[in-house]
Amino acid sequence: MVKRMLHCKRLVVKIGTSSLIHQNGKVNLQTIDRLAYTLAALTNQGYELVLVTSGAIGVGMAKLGVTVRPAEIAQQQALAAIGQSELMTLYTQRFSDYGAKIGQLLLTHDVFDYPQTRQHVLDTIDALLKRQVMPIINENDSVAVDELDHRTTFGDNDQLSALVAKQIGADLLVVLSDIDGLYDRDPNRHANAALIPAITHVSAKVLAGAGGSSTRFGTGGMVTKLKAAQVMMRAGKHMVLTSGRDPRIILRVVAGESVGTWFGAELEPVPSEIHATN
Ligand SMILES: Nc1ncnc2c1ncn2[C@@H]1O[C@H](COP(=O)(O)OP(=O)(O)O)[C@@H](O)[C@H]1O
Ligand SMILES: N[C@@H](CCC(=O)OP(=O)(O)O)C(=O)O
Repeated sequence: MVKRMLHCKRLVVKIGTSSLIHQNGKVNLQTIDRLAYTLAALTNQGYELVLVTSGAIGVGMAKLGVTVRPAEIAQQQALAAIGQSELMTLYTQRFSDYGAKIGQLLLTHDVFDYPQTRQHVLDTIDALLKRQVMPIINENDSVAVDELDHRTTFGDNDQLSALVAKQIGADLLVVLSDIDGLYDRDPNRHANAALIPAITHVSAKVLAGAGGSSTRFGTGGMVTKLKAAQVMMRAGKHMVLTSGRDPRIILRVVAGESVGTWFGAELEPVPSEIHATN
């Protein structure tokens, strides 16, 4: 089944830690390179892109050779502080290889709770996009932990990406994960799980089939991805959940191909010239 985006101009792409870090704990340079290539190519085609990236803690662990994620919050925050700058260095190198410019925003939840700070962030994102600079966003892990009431944390980048996408009026959120879509039950635990190619409503049955993360690096699992999808669908927008193994798959998503799981109302095909690719 082929679906096509109508007037798809603004896109948010979210990539999870498990797509950025190999099973052996090393940074997946090929994925970062292909992500930079893809987003730079789409920027040149006129799309406005925002990248929400996880990976600060994972890259920090890789940098220090830490193999087990520490339980202590201060240790995780320290790893995030190390990994975030390393991650941005990698992105800066790869994006500049493709002639693309990037800027970093580290956010906490309370930024969106207050109209004034929310407006400042939205104005910053707008100003970056007007200059054809791609905002790269992560949670500000080194300050965002509030152990008492979690008021300042997003908890995960799936929901952060949906919130950002909604606030900036993005037409589409593409979530790149270690799994190629939503299944009727966790495919890492059930061999006969079946991929759901499209979904217009997150039913109780779908929610019941969604589990947590089964990887060493992922945090949200499918539950937070479904919450993100609900945010987009309630705003009348769309989300695609697909594999981050090769981020060039985003080119197929924006070309209207049916990959992964499409969340949102089904759309009529539109003339191909709107989606010209090169
Ligand atoms: N119904 C489901 N369909 C697909 N994946 C599921 C489902 N329920 C749980 N999962 C788990 O969610 C994982 C993806 O989430 P996560 O590990 O947090 O990845 P990421 O780091 O990309 O955010 C999958 O690897 C899978 O084990
Ligand atoms: N902000 C954290 C990642 C949080 C998160 O949601 O991770 P993931 O489930 O891999 O998308 C970091 O950069 O390590």
